[in-house]
Amino acid sequence: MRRVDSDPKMRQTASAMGTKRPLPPKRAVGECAQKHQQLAWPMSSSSPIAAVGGSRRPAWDLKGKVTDMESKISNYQSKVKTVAQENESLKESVAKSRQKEARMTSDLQELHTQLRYQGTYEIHCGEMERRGLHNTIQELKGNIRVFCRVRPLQAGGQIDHIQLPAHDNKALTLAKTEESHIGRSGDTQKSYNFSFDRVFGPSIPQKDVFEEISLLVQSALDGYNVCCFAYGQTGSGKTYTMEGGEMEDMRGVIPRAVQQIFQASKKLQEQGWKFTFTASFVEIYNETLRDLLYTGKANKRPEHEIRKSTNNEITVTNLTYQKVNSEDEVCNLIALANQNRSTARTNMNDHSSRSHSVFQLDIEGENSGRDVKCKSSLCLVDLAGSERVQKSQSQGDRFKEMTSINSSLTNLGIVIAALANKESFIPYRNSKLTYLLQSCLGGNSKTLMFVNISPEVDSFPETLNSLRFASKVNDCVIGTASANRK
Ligand SMILES: Nc1ncnc2c1ncn2[C@@H]1O[C@H](COP(=O)(O)OP(=O)(O)OP(=O)(O)O)[C@@H](O)[C@H]1O
Repeated sequence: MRRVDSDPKMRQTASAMGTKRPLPPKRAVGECAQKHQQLAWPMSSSSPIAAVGGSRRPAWDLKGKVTDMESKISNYQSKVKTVAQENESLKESVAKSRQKEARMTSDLQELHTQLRYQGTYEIHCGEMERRGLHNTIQELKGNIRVFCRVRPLQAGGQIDHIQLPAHDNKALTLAKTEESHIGRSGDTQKSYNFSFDRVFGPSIPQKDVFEEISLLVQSALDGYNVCCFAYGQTGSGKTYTMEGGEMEDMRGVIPRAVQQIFQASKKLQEQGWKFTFTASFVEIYNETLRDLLYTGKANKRPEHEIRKSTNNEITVTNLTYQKVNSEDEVCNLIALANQNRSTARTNMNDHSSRSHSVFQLDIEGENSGRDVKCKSSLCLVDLAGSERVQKSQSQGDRFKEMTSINSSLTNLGIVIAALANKESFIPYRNSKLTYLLQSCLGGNSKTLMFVNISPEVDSFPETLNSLRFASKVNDCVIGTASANRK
Protein backbone atom coordinates (compact mmCIF):
# COMPACT_ATOMS: atom_id res chain seq x y z
CA MET A 1 0.00 0.00 0.00
CA ARG A 2 1.30 3.43 -0.89
CA ARG A 3 1.40 6.15 1.77
CA VAL A 4 0.16 9.62 0.86
CA ASP A 5 2.98 11.43 2.61
CA SER A 6 5.67 9.34 0.83
CA ASP A 7 4.14 9.61 -2.61
CA PRO A 8 4.59 13.16 -4.04
CA LYS A 9 1.88 12.53 -6.59
CA MET A 10 -0.65 11.61 -3.99
CA ARG A 11 0.46 14.49 -1.78
CA GLN A 12 -0.22 16.83 -4.65
CA THR A 13 -3.64 15.30 -5.16
CA ALA A 14 -4.42 15.54 -1.47
CA SER A 15 -3.20 19.09 -1.35
CA ALA A 16 -5.27 19.89 -4.40
CA MET A 17 -8.29 18.43 -2.70
CA GLY A 18 -7.70 20.71 0.36
CA THR A 19 -8.51 18.84 3.54
CA LYS A 20 -9.21 15.48 2.03
CA ARG A 21 -6.46 13.74 3.88
CA PRO A 22 -7.02 10.56 5.87
CA LEU A 23 -7.98 11.57 9.46
CA PRO A 24 -6.35 10.10 12.56
CA PRO A 25 -8.54 7.89 14.76
CA LYS A 26 -10.75 9.85 17.26
CA ARG A 27 -9.16 10.63 20.60
CA ALA A 28 -10.19 12.41 23.77
CA VAL A 29 -9.56 16.16 23.95
CA GLY A 30 -6.86 15.84 26.69
CA GLU A 31 -5.10 13.11 24.76
CA CYS A 32 -5.13 15.24 21.64
CA ALA A 33 -3.65 18.21 23.53
CA GLN A 34 -0.85 15.98 24.91
CA LYS A 35 -0.15 14.66 21.44
CA HIS A 36 -0.14 18.25 20.22
CA GLN A 37 2.64 19.07 22.67
CA GLN A 38 4.59 15.94 21.77
CA LEU A 39 4.20 16.85 18.16
CA ALA A 40 5.15 20.49 18.67
CA TRP A 41 8.30 19.93 20.68
CA PRO A 42 10.69 18.28 18.10
CA MET A 43 9.66 20.56 15.30
CA SER A 44 12.15 23.01 13.95
CA SER A 45 11.03 26.07 12.08
CA SER A 46 13.92 25.60 9.68
CA SER A 47 13.23 21.97 8.98
CA PRO A 48 10.24 21.11 6.83
CA ILE A 49 10.43 17.55 8.29
CA ALA A 50 9.95 16.63 11.98
CA ALA A 51 10.47 13.34 13.83
CA VAL A 52 7.33 11.69 15.12
CA GLY A 53 7.39 8.38 16.98
CA GLY A 54 10.68 7.68 15.56
CA SER A 55 9.52 8.28 11.98
CA ARG A 56 10.07 11.52 10.29
CA ARG A 57 7.00 13.46 8.96
CA PRO A 58 6.77 16.72 7.13
CA ALA A 59 6.09 19.67 9.47
CA TRP A 60 3.15 20.93 7.39
CA ASP A 61 1.45 17.53 7.95
CA LEU A 62 1.79 17.77 11.74
CA LYS A 63 0.62 21.35 11.68
CA GLY A 64 -2.47 20.28 9.77
CA LYS A 65 -3.19 17.64 12.36
CA VAL A 66 -2.79 20.16 15.17
CA THR A 67 -5.11 22.54 13.41
CA ASP A 68 -7.53 19.70 12.94
CA MET A 69 -7.32 18.81 16.64
CA GLU A 70 -7.73 22.42 17.66
CA SER A 71 -10.81 22.76 15.55
CA LYS A 72 -12.22 19.59 17.07
CA ILE A 73 -11.47 20.85 20.60
CA SER A 74 -13.13 24.09 19.74
CA ASN A 75 -16.08 22.14 18.35
CA TYR A 76 -16.31 20.10 21.54
CA GLN A 77 -16.02 23.23 23.64
CA SER A 78 -18.75 24.94 21.70
CA LYS A 79 -20.88 21.78 22.01
CA VAL A 80 -20.26 21.75 25.79
CA LYS A 81 -21.22 25.39 25.87
CA THR A 82 -24.36 24.68 23.85
CA VAL A 83 -25.30 21.76 26.13
CA ALA A 84 -24.69 23.98 29.18
CA GLN A 85 -26.92 26.66 27.66
CA GLU A 86 -29.54 24.06 26.85
CA ASN A 87 -29.31 22.83 30.45
CA GLU A 88 -29.83 26.36 31.71
CA SER A 89 -32.84 26.88 29.47
CA LEU A 90 -34.25 23.46 30.49
CA LYS A 91 -33.81 24.39 34.16
CA GLU A 92 -35.65 27.60 33.46
CA SER A 93 -38.49 25.84 31.70
CA VAL A 94 -38.72 23.22 34.52
CA ALA A 95 -39.01 26.07 37.03
CA LYS A 96 -41.65 27.72 34.86
CA SER A 97 -43.54 24.40 34.55
CA ARG A 98 -43.44 23.97 38.32
CA GLN A 99 -44.86 27.46 38.79
CA LYS A 100 -47.55 26.69 36.22
CA GLU A 101 -48.36 23.38 37.97
CA ALA A 102 -48.63 25.17 41.32
CA ARG A 103 -50.95 27.75 39.74
CA MET A 104 -53.07 25.00 38.15
CA THR A 105 -53.27 23.06 41.45
CA SER A 106 -54.47 26.14 43.26
CA ASP A 107 -56.96 26.92 40.42
CA LEU A 108 -58.21 23.33 40.66
CA GLN A 109 -58.64 23.61 44.42
CA GLU A 110 -60.55 26.82 43.99
CA LEU A 111 -62.73 25.14 41.36
CA HIS A 112 -63.39 22.24 43.75
CA THR A 113 -64.38 24.66 46.49
CA GLN A 114 -66.66 26.48 44.07
CA LEU A 115 -68.23 23.21 42.92
CA ARG A 116 -68.69 22.05 46.51
CA TYR A 117 -70.27 25.40 47.39
CA GLN A 118 -72.40 25.23 44.26
CA GLY A 119 -73.45 21.65 45.21
CA THR A 120 -74.37 22.73 48.74
CA TYR A 121 -76.09 25.75 47.29
CA GLU A 122 -78.09 23.57 44.92
CA ILE A 123 -78.99 21.17 47.77
CA HIS A 124 -79.92 24.22 49.81
CA CYS A 125 -82.06 25.56 46.93
CA GLY A 126 -83.66 22.11 46.52
CA GLU A 127 -84.37 22.03 50.24
CA MET A 128 -85.86 25.54 50.19
CA GLU A 129 -87.97 24.60 47.18
CA ARG A 130 -89.24 21.44 48.93
CA ARG A 131 -90.15 23.40 52.05
CA GLY A 132 -91.77 26.16 50.00
CA LEU A 133 -93.84 23.75 47.92
CA HIS A 134 -94.92 21.69 50.90
CA ASN A 135 -95.98 24.75 52.85
CA THR A 136 -97.84 26.19 49.87
CA ILE A 137 -99.77 22.91 49.48
CA GLN A 138 -100.46 22.98 53.21
CA GLU A 139 -101.73 26.56 53.00
CA LEU A 140 -104.01 25.71 50.10
CA LYS A 141 -105.43 22.76 51.99
CA GLY A 142 -105.71 24.64 55.28
CA ASN A 143 -103.76 23.64 58.30
CA ILE A 144 -106.01 20.98 59.67
CA ARG A 145 -106.22 17.59 57.95
CA VAL A 146 -108.55 14.74 58.79
CA PHE A 147 -107.75 11.17 57.78
CA CYS A 148 -110.16 8.31 58.33
CA ARG A 149 -108.91 4.75 58.90
CA VAL A 150 -111.09 1.67 58.91
CA ARG A 151 -109.85 -1.24 61.01
CA PRO A 152 -110.16 -4.77 59.53
CA LEU A 153 -112.91 -6.97 60.99
CA GLN A 154 -111.62 -8.80 64.09
CA ALA A 155 -113.29 -11.99 62.90
CA GLY A 156 -112.15 -11.49 59.29
CA GLY A 157 -114.46 -11.38 56.27
CA GLN A 158 -116.26 -8.72 54.28
CA ILE A 159 -117.39 -5.34 55.64
CA ASP A 160 -120.86 -4.61 54.25
CA HIS A 161 -122.07 -1.41 55.84
CA ILE A 162 -118.98 0.70 55.12
CA GLN A 163 -118.43 1.41 51.43
CA LEU A 164 -115.23 2.83 50.07
CA PRO A 165 -115.48 3.87 46.39
CA ALA A 166 -112.63 2.29 44.41
CA HIS A 167 -111.97 5.47 42.37
CA ASP A 168 -111.96 7.89 45.29
CA ASN A 169 -109.71 7.55 48.31
CA LYS A 170 -111.33 10.50 50.06
CA ALA A 171 -114.91 9.29 50.36
CA LEU A 172 -116.75 6.85 52.59
CA THR A 173 -120.38 5.86 52.88
CA LEU A 174 -121.93 4.36 55.98
CA ALA A 175 -125.10 2.49 55.06
CA LYS A 176 -127.73 0.90 57.20
CA THR A 177 -130.91 -0.94 56.42
CA GLU A 178 -133.67 0.30 58.74
CA GLU A 179 -136.64 -1.97 59.27
CA SER A 180 -139.92 -0.29 58.52
CA HIS A 181 -142.75 -0.57 61.05
CA ILE A 182 -145.09 -1.51 58.22
CA GLY A 183 -143.24 -4.72 57.38
CA ARG A 184 -140.04 -5.98 55.69
CA SER A 185 -141.04 -4.84 52.23
CA GLY A 186 -140.91 -1.27 53.47
CA ASP A 187 -137.27 -1.53 54.70
CA THR A 188 -135.29 1.58 53.91
CA GLN A 189 -131.59 1.93 53.19
CA LYS A 190 -130.12 4.91 54.99
CA SER A 191 -126.75 6.20 53.78
CA TYR A 192 -124.42 8.70 55.34
CA ASN A 193 -121.76 10.15 53.06
CA PHE A 194 -118.53 11.55 54.39
CA SER A 195 -115.44 12.91 52.79
CA PHE A 196 -112.06 13.55 54.37
CA ASP A 197 -108.57 14.45 53.22
CA ARG A 198 -107.86 10.75 52.90
CA VAL A 199 -109.69 7.51 53.71
CA PHE A 200 -107.66 4.35 54.40
CA GLY A 201 -109.41 1.03 53.92
CA PRO A 202 -108.78 -1.97 56.19
CA SER A 203 -106.03 -3.40 53.98
CA ILE A 204 -103.85 -0.28 53.86
CA PRO A 205 -100.54 -1.01 55.62
CA GLN A 206 -98.85 1.19 58.24
CA LYS A 207 -96.12 2.24 55.78
CA ASP A 208 -98.65 3.73 53.33
CA VAL A 209 -100.50 5.54 56.10
CA PHE A 210 -97.27 7.11 57.33
CA GLU A 211 -96.25 8.13 53.83
CA GLU A 212 -99.29 10.42 53.73
CA ILE A 213 -98.19 12.29 56.83
CA SER A 214 -94.43 12.24 56.42
CA LEU A 215 -94.33 15.77 54.94
CA LEU A 216 -96.28 17.03 57.92
CA VAL A 217 -93.77 15.38 60.29
CA GLN A 218 -90.94 16.89 58.24
CA SER A 219 -92.31 20.39 58.75
CA ALA A 220 -91.67 20.02 62.51
CA LEU A 221 -87.97 20.24 61.57
CA ASP A 222 -88.73 23.37 59.54
CA GLY A 223 -89.94 25.13 62.70
CA TYR A 224 -93.69 24.41 62.58
CA ASN A 225 -95.63 23.06 65.54
CA VAL A 226 -97.23 19.80 64.49
CA CYS A 227 -99.95 17.89 66.27
CA CYS A 228 -101.30 14.53 65.18
CA PHE A 229 -103.97 12.78 67.18
CA ALA A 230 -106.05 9.62 66.89
CA TYR A 231 -109.72 9.80 67.77
CA GLY A 232 -112.22 6.94 67.88
CA GLN A 233 -114.05 4.46 70.06
CA THR A 234 -112.22 1.86 72.14
CA GLY A 235 -110.74 -0.89 70.00
CA SER A 236 -111.02 1.08 66.73
CA GLY A 237 -107.25 1.05 66.09
CA LYS A 238 -105.97 4.32 67.63
CA THR A 239 -103.02 2.74 69.44
CA TYR A 240 -102.29 0.54 66.42
CA THR A 241 -102.16 3.65 64.21
CA MET A 242 -100.07 5.76 66.60
CA GLU A 243 -97.74 3.14 68.09
CA GLY A 244 -98.32 -0.07 66.14
CA GLY A 245 -96.53 -3.33 66.77
CA GLU A 246 -92.89 -4.27 67.22
CA MET A 247 -92.39 -5.86 63.78
CA GLU A 248 -90.95 -3.48 61.18
CA ASP A 249 -94.08 -3.41 58.97
CA MET A 250 -96.36 -2.95 62.01
CA ARG A 251 -94.58 0.15 63.35
CA GLY A 252 -96.97 3.06 63.75
CA VAL A 253 -96.82 6.85 63.38
CA ILE A 254 -94.75 7.59 66.52
CA PRO A 255 -91.74 5.33 65.81
CA ARG A 256 -91.81 6.17 62.09
CA ALA A 257 -92.00 9.91 62.80
CA VAL A 258 -89.09 9.68 65.24
CA GLN A 259 -87.04 7.75 62.67
CA GLN A 260 -87.80 10.33 59.99
CA ILE A 261 -86.96 13.26 62.27
CA PHE A 262 -83.54 11.84 63.19
CA GLN A 263 -82.71 10.80 59.61
CA ALA A 264 -83.74 14.18 58.19
CA SER A 265 -81.90 16.08 60.94
CA LYS A 266 -78.69 14.25 59.99
CA LYS A 267 -79.04 15.46 56.40
CA LEU A 268 -79.71 19.01 57.61
CA GLN A 269 -76.59 18.82 59.80
CA GLU A 270 -74.56 18.55 56.57
CA GLN A 271 -75.98 21.97 55.68
CA GLY A 272 -74.84 23.48 58.95
CA TRP A 273 -77.89 22.85 61.17
CA LYS A 274 -77.52 21.72 64.79
CA PHE A 275 -80.53 20.27 66.60
CA THR A 276 -81.46 19.63 70.22
CA PHE A 277 -84.30 17.20 70.93
CA THR A 278 -86.23 16.88 74.18
CA ALA A 279 -88.82 14.14 74.68
CA SER A 280 -91.67 13.91 77.18
CA PHE A 281 -94.56 11.46 77.50
CA VAL A 282 -97.56 12.29 79.62
CA GLU A 283 -100.90 10.65 80.30
CA ILE A 284 -104.11 12.44 81.21
CA TYR A 285 -106.52 10.35 83.21
CA ASN A 286 -109.59 11.87 84.86
CA GLU A 287 -108.09 15.35 84.37
CA THR A 288 -104.94 14.31 86.23
CA LEU A 289 -101.51 14.27 84.63
CA ARG A 290 -99.16 11.31 85.00
CA ASP A 291 -95.52 11.20 83.87
CA LEU A 292 -95.02 8.12 81.69
CA LEU A 293 -91.22 8.51 81.84
CA TYR A 294 -91.17 8.41 85.64
CA THR A 295 -88.64 5.96 87.03
CA GLY A 296 -88.88 6.65 90.78
CA LYS A 297 -90.83 4.83 93.49
CA ALA A 298 -94.55 4.36 92.78
CA ASN A 299 -95.59 5.89 96.10
CA LYS A 300 -93.40 8.95 95.51
CA ARG A 301 -94.95 10.04 92.22
CA PRO A 302 -95.03 13.85 92.14
CA GLU A 303 -98.08 15.87 91.18
CA HIS A 304 -98.08 17.89 87.99
CA GLU A 305 -99.45 21.25 86.93
CA ILE A 306 -99.58 22.78 83.47
CA ARG A 307 -97.86 26.18 83.38
CA LYS A 308 -97.71 28.83 80.73
CA SER A 309 -94.58 30.97 80.68
CA THR A 310 -94.47 34.67 79.80
CA ASN A 311 -93.37 33.77 76.26
CA ASN A 312 -96.45 31.52 75.93
CA GLU A 313 -94.54 28.26 76.30
CA ILE A 314 -96.45 25.42 77.93
CA THR A 315 -94.58 23.29 80.46
CA VAL A 316 -95.62 20.71 83.02
CA THR A 317 -94.17 20.90 86.52
CA ASN A 318 -92.13 17.89 87.76
CA LEU A 319 -92.38 16.21 84.37
CA THR A 320 -89.43 14.28 82.90
CA TYR A 321 -88.06 16.24 79.97
CA GLN A 322 -85.43 13.93 78.55
CA LYS A 323 -82.75 15.17 76.14
CA VAL A 324 -82.43 12.64 73.31
CA ASN A 325 -79.85 12.26 70.58
CA SER A 326 -80.99 9.26 68.60
CA GLU A 327 -83.96 7.24 67.44
CA ASP A 328 -82.89 4.37 69.73
CA GLU A 329 -82.98 6.61 72.80
CA VAL A 330 -86.55 7.67 71.96
CA CYS A 331 -87.59 4.05 71.34
CA ASN A 332 -86.28 3.17 74.82
CA LEU A 333 -88.40 5.98 76.28
CA ILE A 334 -91.48 4.73 74.41
CA ALA A 335 -90.85 1.26 75.86
CA LEU A 336 -90.60 2.79 79.35
CA ALA A 337 -93.88 4.67 78.78
CA ASN A 338 -95.62 1.46 77.68
CA GLN A 339 -94.36 -0.30 80.79
CA ASN A 340 -95.75 2.53 82.94
CA ARG A 341 -99.06 2.38 81.09
CA SER A 342 -99.41 -1.39 81.36
CA THR A 343 -98.79 -1.24 85.14
CA ALA A 344 -101.64 1.24 85.39
CA ARG A 345 -103.79 -0.94 83.09
CA THR A 346 -103.45 -3.94 85.39
CA ASN A 347 -104.20 -1.84 88.44
CA MET A 348 -107.10 0.06 87.00
CA ASN A 349 -108.95 -2.26 84.63
CA ASP A 350 -108.18 -1.21 81.07
CA HIS A 351 -107.15 2.22 82.20
CA SER A 352 -105.31 3.01 78.91
CA SER A 353 -108.55 3.09 76.89
CA ARG A 354 -109.77 5.77 79.21
CA SER A 355 -106.71 8.01 79.25
CA HIS A 356 -105.11 10.29 76.68
CA SER A 357 -101.41 9.80 76.07
CA VAL A 358 -99.35 12.67 74.69
CA PHE A 359 -95.88 12.09 73.28
CA GLN A 360 -94.04 15.34 72.67
CA LEU A 361 -90.72 15.97 70.95
CA ASP A 362 -89.45 19.52 71.34
CA ILE A 363 -87.05 20.50 68.59
CA GLU A 364 -84.61 23.38 68.65
CA GLY A 365 -82.48 24.03 65.58
CA GLU A 366 -79.72 26.50 64.83
CA ASN A 367 -77.76 27.25 61.68
CA SER A 368 -75.06 29.65 62.82
CA GLY A 369 -73.64 29.97 59.28
CA ARG A 370 -76.93 31.39 58.07
CA ASP A 371 -77.81 32.98 61.39
CA VAL A 372 -81.19 31.19 61.65
CA LYS A 373 -82.82 29.52 64.66
CA CYS A 374 -86.04 27.53 64.84
CA LYS A 375 -88.11 26.00 67.60
CA SER A 376 -91.06 23.66 67.36
CA SER A 377 -92.94 20.78 68.96
CA LEU A 378 -94.15 17.54 67.47
CA CYS A 379 -97.13 16.22 69.48
CA LEU A 380 -98.44 12.73 68.82
CA VAL A 381 -101.57 11.93 70.78
CA ASP A 382 -103.49 8.70 71.37
CA LEU A 383 -106.86 9.89 72.70
CA ALA A 384 -109.09 8.01 75.12
CA GLY A 385 -111.93 5.92 73.62
CA SER A 386 -114.68 8.25 72.45
CA GLU A 387 -117.69 6.00 73.07
CA ARG A 388 -120.56 7.46 74.99
CA VAL A 389 -121.81 5.46 77.93
CA GLN A 390 -125.40 6.04 78.97
CA LYS A 391 -125.53 7.70 82.33
CA SER A 392 -127.91 5.09 83.71
CA GLN A 393 -125.48 2.27 82.91
CA SER A 394 -122.32 3.76 84.35
CA GLN A 395 -121.74 4.40 87.98
CA GLY A 396 -118.96 5.45 90.32
CA ASP A 397 -115.43 5.57 88.85
CA ARG A 398 -116.65 4.50 85.41
CA PHE A 399 -119.13 7.36 85.28
CA LYS A 400 -116.45 9.81 86.43
CA GLU A 401 -114.06 8.51 83.76
CA MET A 402 -116.63 8.79 81.00
CA THR A 403 -117.66 12.29 82.04
CA SER A 404 -114.05 13.37 82.06
CA ILE A 405 -113.32 11.78 78.64
CA ASN A 406 -116.45 13.19 77.06
CA SER A 407 -115.73 16.59 78.50
CA SER A 408 -112.13 16.70 77.24
CA LEU A 409 -113.06 15.42 73.76
CA THR A 410 -115.97 17.86 73.57
CA ASN A 411 -113.60 20.64 74.60
CA LEU A 412 -111.15 19.55 71.93
CA GLY A 413 -113.95 19.99 69.37
CA ILE A 414 -114.88 23.39 70.84
CA VAL A 415 -111.27 24.61 70.71
CA ILE A 416 -110.84 23.48 67.10
CA ALA A 417 -114.13 25.16 66.13
CA ALA A 418 -113.16 28.38 67.94
CA LEU A 419 -109.81 28.41 66.13
CA ALA A 420 -111.58 27.83 62.82
CA ASN A 421 -113.98 30.70 63.50
CA LYS A 422 -111.02 32.90 64.42
CA GLU A 423 -112.66 33.71 67.72
CA SER A 424 -110.81 36.14 69.93
CA PHE A 425 -111.04 33.82 72.92
CA ILE A 426 -110.08 30.17 72.61
CA PRO A 427 -111.12 28.12 75.68
CA TYR A 428 -107.92 26.08 75.97
CA ARG A 429 -108.12 25.99 79.75
CA ASN A 430 -111.45 24.13 79.77
CA SER A 431 -109.62 20.81 79.83
CA LYS A 432 -106.13 19.57 80.66
CA LEU A 433 -105.86 18.06 77.16
CA THR A 434 -106.50 21.29 75.25
CA TYR A 435 -104.43 23.33 77.72
CA LEU A 436 -101.48 20.96 77.27
CA LEU A 437 -101.86 20.93 73.48
CA GLN A 438 -102.37 24.70 73.26
CA SER A 439 -99.18 25.49 71.35
CA CYS A 440 -99.68 22.52 69.01
CA LEU A 441 -103.31 23.40 68.24
CA GLY A 442 -103.08 27.18 67.87
CA GLY A 443 -103.15 29.07 64.57
CA ASN A 444 -99.42 28.65 64.27
CA SER A 445 -99.54 24.91 63.93
CA LYS A 446 -100.34 22.07 61.57
CA THR A 447 -102.85 19.59 62.88
CA LEU A 448 -103.79 16.14 61.69
CA MET A 449 -106.59 14.09 63.12
CA PHE A 450 -107.05 10.38 62.48
CA VAL A 451 -110.60 9.20 62.97
CA ASN A 452 -110.35 5.45 63.56
CA ILE A 453 -113.50 3.42 63.03
CA SER A 454 -114.48 -0.14 63.91
CA PRO A 455 -116.14 -2.06 61.06
CA GLU A 456 -118.34 -4.33 63.22
CA VAL A 457 -122.07 -3.74 62.66
CA ASP A 458 -122.75 -3.33 66.36
CA SER A 459 -120.33 -0.37 66.42
CA PHE A 460 -122.49 1.49 63.87
CA PRO A 461 -123.83 4.21 66.24
CA GLU A 462 -120.33 4.96 67.63
CA THR A 463 -118.87 4.96 64.12
CA LEU A 464 -121.51 7.44 62.98
CA ASN A 465 -120.78 9.67 66.00
CA SER A 466 -117.02 9.55 65.36
CA LEU A 467 -117.46 10.37 61.66
CA ARG A 468 -119.77 13.28 62.49
CA PHE A 469 -117.27 14.71 64.97
CA ALA A 470 -114.44 14.26 62.45
CA SER A 471 -116.51 15.98 59.74
CA LYS A 472 -116.95 19.02 61.96
CA VAL A 473 -113.19 19.14 62.49
CA ASN A 474 -112.67 18.68 58.74
CA ASP A 475 -114.85 21.70 58.04
CA CYS A 476 -112.57 23.85 60.20
CA VAL A 477 -109.96 25.89 58.41
CA ILE A 478 -107.31 26.89 60.88
CA GLY A 479 -105.24 29.89 59.72
CA THR A 480 -101.96 29.61 57.92
CA ALA A 481 -99.18 28.23 60.07
CA SER A 482 -95.89 30.05 60.17
CA ALA A 483 -92.54 28.63 61.18
CA ASN A 484 -91.07 29.64 64.52
CA ARG A 485 -87.89 31.07 63.06
CA LYS A 486 -85.67 33.91 64.10
N1 LIG B 1 -105.34 -1.38 60.70
C1 LIG B 1 -105.25 -2.47 61.49
N2 LIG B 1 -104.76 -3.61 60.98
C2 LIG B 1 -104.65 -4.70 61.73
N3 LIG B 1 -105.02 -4.78 63.04
C3 LIG B 1 -105.50 -3.65 63.61
C4 LIG B 1 -105.65 -2.44 62.86
N4 LIG B 1 -106.16 -1.53 63.69
C5 LIG B 1 -106.31 -2.12 64.88
N5 LIG B 1 -105.93 -3.39 64.84
C6 LIG B 1 -105.99 -4.35 65.96
O1 LIG B 1 -107.23 -4.13 66.61
C7 LIG B 1 -107.08 -4.20 68.02
C8 LIG B 1 -107.56 -2.92 68.71
O2 LIG B 1 -106.77 -1.87 68.25
P1 LIG B 1 -106.19 -0.75 69.24
O3 LIG B 1 -105.75 -1.32 70.52
O4 LIG B 1 -105.20 0.00 68.47
O5 LIG B 1 -107.49 0.09 69.49
P2 LIG B 1 -107.62 1.42 70.34
O6 LIG B 1 -108.56 2.29 69.61
O7 LIG B 1 -106.31 1.99 70.63
O8 LIG B 1 -108.25 0.90 71.65
P3 LIG B 1 -108.15 1.59 73.12
O9 LIG B 1 -109.01 2.81 73.06
O10 LIG B 1 -108.68 0.55 74.00
O11 LIG B 1 -106.74 1.93 73.37
C9 LIG B 1 -105.64 -4.49 68.30
O12 LIG B 1 -105.50 -5.88 68.47
C10 LIG B 1 -104.95 -4.07 67.02
O13 LIG B 1 -103.77 -4.80 66.79
